[in-house]
Amino acid sequence: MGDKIRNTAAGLAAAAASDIDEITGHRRMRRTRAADWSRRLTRETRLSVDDLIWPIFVVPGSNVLDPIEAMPGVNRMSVDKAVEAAKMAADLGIPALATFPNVEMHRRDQTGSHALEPENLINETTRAIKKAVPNIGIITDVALDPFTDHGHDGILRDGEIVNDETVRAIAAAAVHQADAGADIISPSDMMDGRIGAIRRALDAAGHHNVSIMSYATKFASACYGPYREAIGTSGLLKGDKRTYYLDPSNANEAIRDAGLDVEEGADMLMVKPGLVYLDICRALKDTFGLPTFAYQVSGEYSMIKAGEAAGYIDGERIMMEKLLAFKRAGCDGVLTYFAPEAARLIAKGQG
Ligand SMILES: NCC(=O)CCC(=O)O
Repeated sequence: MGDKIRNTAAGLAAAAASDIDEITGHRRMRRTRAADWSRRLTRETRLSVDDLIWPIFVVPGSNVLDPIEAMPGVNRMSVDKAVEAAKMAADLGIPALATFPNVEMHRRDQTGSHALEPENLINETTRAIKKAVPNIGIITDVALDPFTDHGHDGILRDGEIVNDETVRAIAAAAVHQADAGADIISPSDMMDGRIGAIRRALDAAGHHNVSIMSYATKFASACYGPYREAIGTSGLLKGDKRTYYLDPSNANEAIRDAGLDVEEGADMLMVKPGLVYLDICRALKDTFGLPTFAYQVSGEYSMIKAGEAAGYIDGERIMMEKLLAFKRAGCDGVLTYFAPEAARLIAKGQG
């Protein structure tokens, strides 16, 4: 009787297996997923510390670590603290920092003129970090928004952000940034023709080896709110940036715009924000083949931190999964406020 049941059960199991084999044709996707060793062996995409760029915020003063309320765990730092942060980042193996200044309100004006001062905060930061930590890459943002009293990325005249005058200003600011030691100039303003103008200005000043990472496709996104608190522009901005940032609906236009940057001499491209625009990451990589980066922006950071603080999500796992998604979408690296956290996890083998 027992044998009979066993035979019947074995027979049913064999019949079921052969049914499934008939359906799958013996192709079993789960074989390689079955064990940790084979999952590791067949992994297609990996996140490494070499993929991380850490954006940091600098303020005037010394010994300042000023928490940014909307970005838990992120501080505005005075230059001395930024130097300490750069040392820590270098020790973690992070290849590069991207620096963003929050200057005093009395230095902001209609044209962002303080951006053109050789001794301004962003250039002071570059000089100090390059002196103390020469082997970390410095990427400087060359938009005017931290320096304008209206929070726009360009010069405002009669209600319009004027393109060509802005381009001339940021090309001049880029030369000062390169003079201070910036390795990569990263224009985030989305004015037309800025990449070519910056390239010509850098070359004329002898900075042939300074690269340009274009914020090639920067979308008019709702994800920048916490950043505006971080650099002190949220209370200043009148209107919005839709006359110069890309419309979130437009992928073809984004690719055409990035193509102009490539023609004008961009060395690297960036997509911003990141996660909502993974299709653009893939398209830029496949179309141009340049080193391509995603900026996981402040809102993307803060949403993970808020979800974690509320107990709704596992923040660490989501952070790593999202960073990996940029790599899978074709990016060579990610600008992320999580860089130190992610680097520590990767070092522990949890990446
Ligand atoms: N030009 C740099 C940014 O606009 C960053 C935006 C963000 O992190 O939200």
